[in-house]
Amino acid sequence: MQSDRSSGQDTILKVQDLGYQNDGKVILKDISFDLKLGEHLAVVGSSGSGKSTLLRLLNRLLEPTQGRVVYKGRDYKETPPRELRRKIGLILQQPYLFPGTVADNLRFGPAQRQAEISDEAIAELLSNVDLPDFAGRDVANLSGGEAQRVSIARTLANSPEILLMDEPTSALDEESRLQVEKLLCDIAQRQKLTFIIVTHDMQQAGRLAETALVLEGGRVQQYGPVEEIIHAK
Ligand SMILES: Nc1ncnc2c1ncn2[C@@H]1O[C@H](COP(=O)(O)OP(=O)(O)OP(=O)(O)O)[C@@H](O)[C@H]1O
Repeated sequence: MQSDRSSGQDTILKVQDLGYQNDGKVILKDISFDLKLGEHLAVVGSSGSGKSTLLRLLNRLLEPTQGRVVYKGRDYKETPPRELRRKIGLILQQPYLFPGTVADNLRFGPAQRQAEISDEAIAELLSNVDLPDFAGRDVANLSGGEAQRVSIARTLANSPEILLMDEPTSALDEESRLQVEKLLCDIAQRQKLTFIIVTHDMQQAGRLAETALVLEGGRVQQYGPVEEIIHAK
């Protein structure tokens, strides 16, 4: 995906020497990178290298044991966790939807903060994920690709400033995977969304991101323009 890294965009997220230990085991150590507004960063690395842990630290589902994260110029701990998780939304590999209709799922996030979302806004969110006329559908009857697109729409209903995605297409078949990828590209360009995507697939990283961070054993092994990292592999 094209981006404009040379135009002096603002840094939205600054990750400084971030680390996480659990029960004396070092899971992540000395992770540092800057995320610019509108940037798309892929986090790649072998299984167990710490990719999911990094995403969980970035929206405070886990608390770092080392370093800090600066979100829009302030330590992210100054933002209440629920608000932070709205602004830094997380999409998981397996979409988790609440029982009910697609519209019920989209209304849930805004309702948590006493905000209402209109039928027109729901229709627009669904059209953004290529699911027009799905508002009244029971989520129990959705395909995996449709469910993942609803979960993307649900996250976008919270108007996040950064989207964190943990292998969002790895549970999908090839056709749905490409559909969701295309959708992410379209939304990112249309809404100038900043995102971090964890993926096992270096080719997918090349299609979706401009920068890549390679984790190995909980440490940064490489960090730079995605094409340089693909060629080095
Ligand atoms: N809360 C925890 N307590 C102890 N160990 C953990 C915890 N969370 C993760 N781990 C371990 O930390 C390491 C990194 O896990 P993580 O899930 O972040 O890796 P990953 O790169 O996302 O892996 P995968 O690609 O298989 O999803 C693994 O060895 C995992 O077993």
